Amino acid sequence: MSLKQESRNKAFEGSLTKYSFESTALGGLTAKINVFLPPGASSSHKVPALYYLAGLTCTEDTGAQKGAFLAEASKQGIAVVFPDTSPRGAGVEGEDKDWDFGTGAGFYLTATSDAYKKNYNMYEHIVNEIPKALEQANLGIDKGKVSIFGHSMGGHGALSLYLKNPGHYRSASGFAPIANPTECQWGKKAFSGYLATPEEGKAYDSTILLSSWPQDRKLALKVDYGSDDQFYKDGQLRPEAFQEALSKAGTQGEVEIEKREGYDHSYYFVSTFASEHVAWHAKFLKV
Ligand SMILES: N[C@@H](CCC(=O)N[C@@H](CS)C(=O)NCC(=O)O)C(=O)O
Repeated sequence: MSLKQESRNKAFEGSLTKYSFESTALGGLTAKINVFLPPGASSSHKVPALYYLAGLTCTEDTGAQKGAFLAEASKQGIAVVFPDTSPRGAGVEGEDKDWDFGTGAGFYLTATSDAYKKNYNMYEHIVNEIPKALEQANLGIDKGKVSIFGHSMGGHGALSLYLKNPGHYRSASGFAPIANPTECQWGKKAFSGYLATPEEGKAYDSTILLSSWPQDRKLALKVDYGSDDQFYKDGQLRPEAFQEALSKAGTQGEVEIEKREGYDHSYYFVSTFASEHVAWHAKFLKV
């Protein structure tokens, strides 16, 4: 599994490089990732990494181009890894029919339904495969210092991957995350298509996962959402359910959930709070 460099751009005194590689997790399809390295990162000076998971209809380019994360990442000396949002070209019938399912909508899970299980394994791709590929390439990323954040479907990915793997990620944050997917239309559609039984979706629902977080481990979670976000108003995000589950779980740690007045679901919202999120993660990544 070797990385092939597709392009490289200097940015904020560091570099943004697009790589492709043959992904075993995605059934042998070609996967693409963007990797931002801050100035000075090298095999003899390894830096922490923040994974950014994008939302429905997005690619590995969306966060890199529109997220406004790179200036703060450069300042903090943190790498940012931008994976894609689904496998591309699996050839499953119906995967390109809707914008909220199939291509561009992998939901960061391990598919178990017959049609999707060969390729739709974004969970394995993000949690294990990409870190391994980056380690093999010896780019200067410290595999022991990793955090994760994301937007919308990617916010669901960030929170659920963090909660499913206590100790693996140091912190997780979401911009308008789909925080309770078993109870919203996007999540129900994804889980009924990708999973053999929709019941299995509970294992990817951050609101449900909170109750199994070990009591002796501190949480590091941050969530922002906009009061004028149409998808929030439509009940797709459900941050209140997440907040209620947090209070019930009673788990200690650093948790910030904020409703941002007047903001919508777009990258104007994401980029407004981008630096704040990167700086927040830096506190956990740089100790
Ligand atoms: N295409 C959808 C909207 C999808 C959407 O808003 N996707 C969000 C993530 S859930 C996004 O980030 N889109 C890309 C962008 O804004 O650049 C629609 O027609 O309503």
